[in-house]
Amino acid sequence: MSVLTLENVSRWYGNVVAVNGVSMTIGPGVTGLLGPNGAGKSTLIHMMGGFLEPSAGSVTLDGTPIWRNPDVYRRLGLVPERESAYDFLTGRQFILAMARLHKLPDPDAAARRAIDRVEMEYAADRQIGNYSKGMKQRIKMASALVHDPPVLLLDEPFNGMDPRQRLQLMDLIRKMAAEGRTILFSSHILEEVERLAGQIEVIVAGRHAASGDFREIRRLMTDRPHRFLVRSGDDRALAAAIIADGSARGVHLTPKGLEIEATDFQRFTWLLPRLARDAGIRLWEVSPSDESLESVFSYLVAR
Ligand SMILES: Nc1ncnc2c1ncn2[C@@H]1O[C@H](COP(=O)(O)OP(=O)(O)OP(=O)(O)O)[C@@H](O)[C@H]1O
Repeated sequence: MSVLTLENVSRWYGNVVAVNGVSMTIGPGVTGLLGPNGAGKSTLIHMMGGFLEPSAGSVTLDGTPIWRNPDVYRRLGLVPERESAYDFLTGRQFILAMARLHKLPDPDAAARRAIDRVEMEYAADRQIGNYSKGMKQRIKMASALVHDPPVLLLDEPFNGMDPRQRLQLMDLIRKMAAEGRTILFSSHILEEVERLAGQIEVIVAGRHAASGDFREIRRLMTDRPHRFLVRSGDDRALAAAIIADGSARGVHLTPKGLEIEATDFQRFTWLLPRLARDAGIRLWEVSPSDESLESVFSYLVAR
């Protein structure tokens, strides 16, 4: 069993603090590292992959520090976010080169196995530069798998993929997890993480903001106060009805419409049309005014 442990890990670049006092444990199965752009996901993944030294704290695999430890590198595979710089090589040449770098006893057989694993045999002799986004992602995956590591780290693996490629990759990741691997992937899309990850770690502005299964994370994200902008046939009367009902924390009449802060998202969206109907008021528009992922995340960090 392979367990990654981060204890109070920080990483700064000059005076930019990219990761700030993060502690987490990542065990077998699929874990999703969720956070907005710039949250520090790549920095964390690079520290777990042994590519970057933590400025403070410790990152270990089964108790052994990862940084500058080639024995541990053999047990890790990392798929970086950026595209491969080896566009001039064929897929097979690239994977073979990786197998040789790892000094595997039979590089040809290992390369064949890895290419087979990601179902790229049919295109293995074409140049990487001519691959589609999904194919590039799969060949990168093969390069991380060539030494059959028990731990796989994937940085934004679904970026730029079409829905079919996304499903294929999800399938592959699930299969590899079912074999007992410890897999961590980063994403800024909650739905993606929900579909694949048993465990979710949320990172915002370099800090560990939340941890749990998708139900817990979804609940944290929907149980916060929600702001809506509502326009109706009679905003003033609707405001009075909402205040009388007591289902909102704040109601403000503005030139754009009613700004409402609801404490219970589900109850409010159920209740609002009924309140309007009972008061004989026509609803024109109900739009969430703080639904961006950034605001959801900032709510999580502020807790
Ligand atoms: N080499 C570097 N030098 C200086 N600052 C850096 C460097 N790498 C990352 N940063 C900064 O550290 C912070 C975290 O970056 P990081 O790439 O880890 O985030 P991320 O969550 O992976 O975001 P993205 O998905 O956009 O890559 C950002 O503010 C970024 O600008």
